Amino acid sequence: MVKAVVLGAAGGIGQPLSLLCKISPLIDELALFDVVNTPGVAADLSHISSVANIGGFVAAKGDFKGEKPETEEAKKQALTGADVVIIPAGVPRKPGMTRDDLFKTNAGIVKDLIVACAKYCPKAAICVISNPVNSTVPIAAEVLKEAGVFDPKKLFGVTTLDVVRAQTFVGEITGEKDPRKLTIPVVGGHSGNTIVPMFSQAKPSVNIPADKLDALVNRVQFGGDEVVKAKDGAGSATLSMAYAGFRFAESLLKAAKGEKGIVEPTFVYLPGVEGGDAIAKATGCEYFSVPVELGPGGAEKAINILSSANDYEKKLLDEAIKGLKTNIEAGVSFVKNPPK
Ligand SMILES: NC(=O)C1=CN([C@@H]2O[C@H](COP(=O)(O)OP(=O)(O)OC[C@H]3O[C@@H](n4cnc5c(N)ncnc54)[C@H](O)[C@@H]3O)[C@@H](O)[C@H]2O)C=CC1
Ligand SMILES: O=C([O-])CC(=O)C(=O)O
Repeated sequence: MVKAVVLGAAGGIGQPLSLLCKISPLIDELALFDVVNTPGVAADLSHISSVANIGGFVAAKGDFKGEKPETEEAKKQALTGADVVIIPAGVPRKPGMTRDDLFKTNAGIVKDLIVACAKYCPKAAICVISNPVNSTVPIAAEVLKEAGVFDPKKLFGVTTLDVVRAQTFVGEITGEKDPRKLTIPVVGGHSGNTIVPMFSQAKPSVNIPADKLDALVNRVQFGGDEVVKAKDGAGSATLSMAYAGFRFAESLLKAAKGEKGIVEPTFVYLPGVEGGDAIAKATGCEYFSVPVELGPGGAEKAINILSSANDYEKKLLDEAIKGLKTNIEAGVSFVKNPPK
């Protein structure tokens, strides 16, 4: 029996992500939680003739702080018994905003939801999609540490959309008809120049013409802005993110079932993952997205490809590290020294 939970399930990402979970043969039970509209989303999905049973759990409308008893009960019902929790709860960007501008609202939302995860499903794998990922993952880790249930092998910042974009955009340049065949590691964090695509480590190797490299790197780093601009006030990437979030969750579930050789870049707490210490020392960052070998216990091994960076990528990494340190510190201190 595998139970998956989507927190923020009625949103732009949450709905298509829940659809993908509902039709996945890897998921037997699916719980949807949001502060609005989950009964409708759940009723709709429940008519699909697939394996997963479905339950919708809604908190009282407008109760964003989770203070009402019925909110707590809904979280409890949704999360109890969860194997994997996927979190796209929180506000998205509008044109002109950075992901860091979302911190003010989303930091508290993620903190509250992780408090509930610590209470009701302390052993679940937790996948954080809510932005700014560079800060919300440290927030989640600190909350889990405070609750005494932090397992760094089970906490993941979802950076898969950066990998998906890198595959797609490289495919457009090289003419690869099935970009999924390209393995392109994207490391660092998940915003602007903290995102570092490492084309030198692509498998099979790819040949990016020198005059196209800067623009390609920039497009991977700022792909999110492209969507925010095109949606013109109606939010940010939702459908491609649902695809990417499901792809990551599916990799976790396959690895949990014993499938070998599954590697996905993801933003993890390095000191808690085998092989991570060396990367933390080299970067000075405790959190970093690197290719991680997944297994039954979650993140089995962090793979250090940073030492293979070429000179161009080393410069990108230096920039990324500067931004990441500030973002990580903001997340840690949000929990350690909560705003009054
Ligand atoms: N990691 C990544 O690569 C990406 C992350 N994102 C982020 O994902 C988040 C969600 O984006 P969208 O789905 O487009 O936003 P949305 O506004 O369409 O949906 C968010 C959902 O979260 C719910 N929500 C708010 N507070 C909640 C709480 N305390 N508990 C449960 N649910 C709550 C809302 O009711 C809403 O249904 C944003 O922060 C966005 O920046 C978006 C794209 C890519
Ligand atoms: O750009 C945004 O705000 C949403 C996001 O994280 C992405 O699309 O990569």
